[in-house]
Amino acid sequence: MEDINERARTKLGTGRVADYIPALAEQDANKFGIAICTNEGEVYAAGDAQEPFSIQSISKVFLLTLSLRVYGNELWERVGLNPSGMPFNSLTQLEAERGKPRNPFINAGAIVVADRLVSAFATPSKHLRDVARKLSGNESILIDARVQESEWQHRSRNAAMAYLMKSFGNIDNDVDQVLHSYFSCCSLAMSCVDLAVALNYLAADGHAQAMGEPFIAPDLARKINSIMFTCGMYDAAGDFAYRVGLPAKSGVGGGIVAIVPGKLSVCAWSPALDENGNSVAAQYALELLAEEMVRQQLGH
Ligand SMILES: NC(=O)CC[C@H](N)C(=O)O
Repeated sequence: MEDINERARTKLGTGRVADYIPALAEQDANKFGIAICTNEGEVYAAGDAQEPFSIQSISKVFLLTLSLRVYGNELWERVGLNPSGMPFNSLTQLEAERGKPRNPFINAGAIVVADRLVSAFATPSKHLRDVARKLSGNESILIDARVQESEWQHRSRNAAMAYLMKSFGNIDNDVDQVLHSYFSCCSLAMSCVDLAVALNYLAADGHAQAMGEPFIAPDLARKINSIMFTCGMYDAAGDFAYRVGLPAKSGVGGGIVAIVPGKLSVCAWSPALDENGNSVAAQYALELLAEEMVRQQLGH
C-alpha cells in the first residue's frame, strides 16, 4: 500500500477536479488515499485513506444493490444492461431509446433506480445512508448537505433526463422527489476505508464483512460485478478493463472502488479527473495493484 501510495502520488497534478458541481471544485487535488479490505476482514490503508470524500457515482452501486433486493429481475424492464459508450450525463440515447437508459451506472440509469427506491421506501436516502453505515461499520457516515444543495442548484441536466424519462412513463414518482433522493445518495461522504469495507460483499459472494451476515445472494454479487466490469467506468470501461481487468465503479469525487472476486475489495481516491470523469491517480493506483497481484500470484 505504501509503495502504491508513493508511486500514485507522482500522478498528482494531472487531470482536473470536477467543477460542474461547485461544492466539488473546492476539493484538494493533492489528496490521495487507498484502502484494501480482504475477505478475511483485514484492512490495509495508505495516504489519505481515512478522509471522507463525496462518493458521487459510487453510490450507484448501493442504489442498484438495494433496488435489486426489492425488485429482482423486474428492474431490467426499466433500465438496460449494456455499456452506453457515451458520457455519464449524456441525453442523446434517451430520446432514441424511448426513455430506457442503457445501464444503471450512468446518471439516467441511476435516476430510474432511485425512482424505484422512492416507490419502495418512505425515506430512501436515509435508508441508503443507514445501509452504508451498517455495511462499513461506521455509524458516523453522513450525507454532505453542502454538496447535496450544490447538486440541486445545478440540476438542469439531470432534471432534463428525469423529465424526458417521465414523459416515456419510466419514472413513476414526482421528478423533484426522485432527484432529491438521487443527489443525497451521491452526496454521501465516505473514506477509502469505509468504501472498501462497505463494498466487500461484492468480493465475498454477498457476505457483508462488517455485518457478519449475508447481505445479498452470491449470484447477485456475481451479476453486479459483471455490470461494474462492463459499465462501471462510463465510456472508458473498455480502457479500464484492459489496464486493470477488475469490476470497478468510479465517481466524480475522485473515488474508484474495484473488486477482486473471492479475495478483496479496494478503494482508491484522488480528486483530479481525466476527460471521462475518472480519477487519474486512482486509476493508476489500481493498475499498479493489479500488476502487483499478478506478480505475487506467479511468485515473482
Ligand atoms: N459521474 C458521477 O459521479 C456523477 C454524479 C453526479 N452527482 C451527477 O449527477 O452528475
